[in-house]
Amino acid sequence: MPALAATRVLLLVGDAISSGKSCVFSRVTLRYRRYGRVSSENSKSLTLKSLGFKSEAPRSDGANAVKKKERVDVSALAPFAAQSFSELGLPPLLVERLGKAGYNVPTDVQAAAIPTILKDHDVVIQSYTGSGKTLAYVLPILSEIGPFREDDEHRSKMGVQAVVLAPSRELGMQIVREVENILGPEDKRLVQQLVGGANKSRQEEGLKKNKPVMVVGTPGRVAEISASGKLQTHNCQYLVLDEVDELLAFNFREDMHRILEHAGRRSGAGQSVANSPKARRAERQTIMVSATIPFSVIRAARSWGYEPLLVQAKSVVPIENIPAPTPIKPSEAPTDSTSGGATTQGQGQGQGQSLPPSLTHYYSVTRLQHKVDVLRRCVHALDAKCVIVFMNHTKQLKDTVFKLEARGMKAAELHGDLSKLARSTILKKLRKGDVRVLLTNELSARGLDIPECDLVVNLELPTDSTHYAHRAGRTGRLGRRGTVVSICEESEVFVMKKMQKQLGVVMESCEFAEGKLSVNGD
Ligand SMILES: Nc1ncnc2c1ncn2[C@@H]1O[C@H](COP(=O)(O)OP(=O)(O)OP(=O)(O)O)[C@@H](O)[C@H]1O
Repeated sequence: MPALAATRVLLLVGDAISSGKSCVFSRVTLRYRRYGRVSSENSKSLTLKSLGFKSEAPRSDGANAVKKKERVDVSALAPFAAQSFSELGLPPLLVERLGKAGYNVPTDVQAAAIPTILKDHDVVIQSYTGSGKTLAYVLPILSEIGPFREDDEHRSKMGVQAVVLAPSRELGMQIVREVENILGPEDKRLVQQLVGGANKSRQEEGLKKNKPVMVVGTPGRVAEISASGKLQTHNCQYLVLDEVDELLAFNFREDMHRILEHAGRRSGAGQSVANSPKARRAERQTIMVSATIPFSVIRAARSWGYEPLLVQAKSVVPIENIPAPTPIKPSEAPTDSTSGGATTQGQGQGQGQSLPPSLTHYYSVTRLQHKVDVLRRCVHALDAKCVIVFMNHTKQLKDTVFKLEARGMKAAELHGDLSKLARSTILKKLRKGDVRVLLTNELSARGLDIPECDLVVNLELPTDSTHYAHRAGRTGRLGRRGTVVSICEESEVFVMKKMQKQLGVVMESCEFAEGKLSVNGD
């Protein structure tokens, strides 16, 4: 669904906000005036060279499809081996706050993304699950619009200056918590959550009373409040699409359209071309983020961004140089159940980049009626303390919770039928260890950060390798070890083999007997 649906949305939304040069100059002029860096160069086209990027020597192994002049060495701007946040150009006050919050060394993707965003580029950030992508965009944004600058230039600015969108309430709230943590108790009112399912009037009151500089929400609620006139996004400098491939799916189409149309469309700016979608897009910096970037996102970035860059853990590449995916041979064509495309296809990169290397993958074959029993044996054999089990159907999910509880295992369910409060209470219990096994569906597959999770189980297989990657990524976060076990029927083994190939990871066949995991030989 995501890749195909996203393509459809792009036709509807992307085309309406298509690329062009006339807007580009107003955008460049505006941004560089803001920083006072460029004067006479404003009228020239912005090039990577003019920003200090250098070309890098080509790789002799030919493994990388991107040619010599197309690769970018950002060592001057993005110290990939940065040992501290202060090396990345963040304000000292923010670095101090990060230290207090326990963040001392940037992750690879942060070291690449922070200086690049600070340089005002539109970016697509792609890096594996649990690699710290949230702070990779939150920190450069806060360093511009937050309370961390020593000059007062920006404090006087009114209104929302950053809109962050996430596809689920849980992910939205998680991002808010992360931003609040950085802002600290005195300034946490500067971020406002606008997620669906929560009290709308209270959110509107918060906007009025607290005058936040950043809002984080789900597309439906953000679009709704924006349409009512209670959220002004015209002055917004940053638009972040977290889990962008999901946000471009068909179900978000209308809300996304509205937000993309309005965010950063300064009133009074570019009147002469006011009806041009290009002019409307010109005023904001667009940041797209996901562990899985299908080519439809690359196309969207080209449409909506100005000279956008693809930022990965150790590379920054101009998006215009990323070739379209090569046609897939019929023998390799994905079936309905494995129509993946988990990272940027066409770059010569495997989809393995969407999964952390610290994960171990297994699958265990059994009959349908024995699946719950195998799940129980699997949890015991691996002595897992915090388990997330994915299923596709809510009814079966509820039955499984009942069966596990009946066998003395503390289990709980999390799905869309529950209220926002019930959902957050369950997640709190899981984090505290009051619940050992969480049975859930796709709702929890994206972005959910529960560092304690040491085992992910697919009790029903995901629909494709992209969904596998996000589900699997709930464990093994930020360098921790994690195990992923898929419990499947004999007739589904070919799906496992296909996903294994598409994701570029080893998935071993195993069994659970006498309290132990044993790997089956070939
Ligand atoms: N520099 C850092 N030092 C220590 N911890 C960090 C650092 N950066 C991020 N973290 C922590 O790492 C965890 C994972 O980060 P985050 O949720 O941003 O990952 P992600 O790449 O967005 O994952 P996903 O693709 O699943 O959404 C979080 O608990 C976050 O607080």
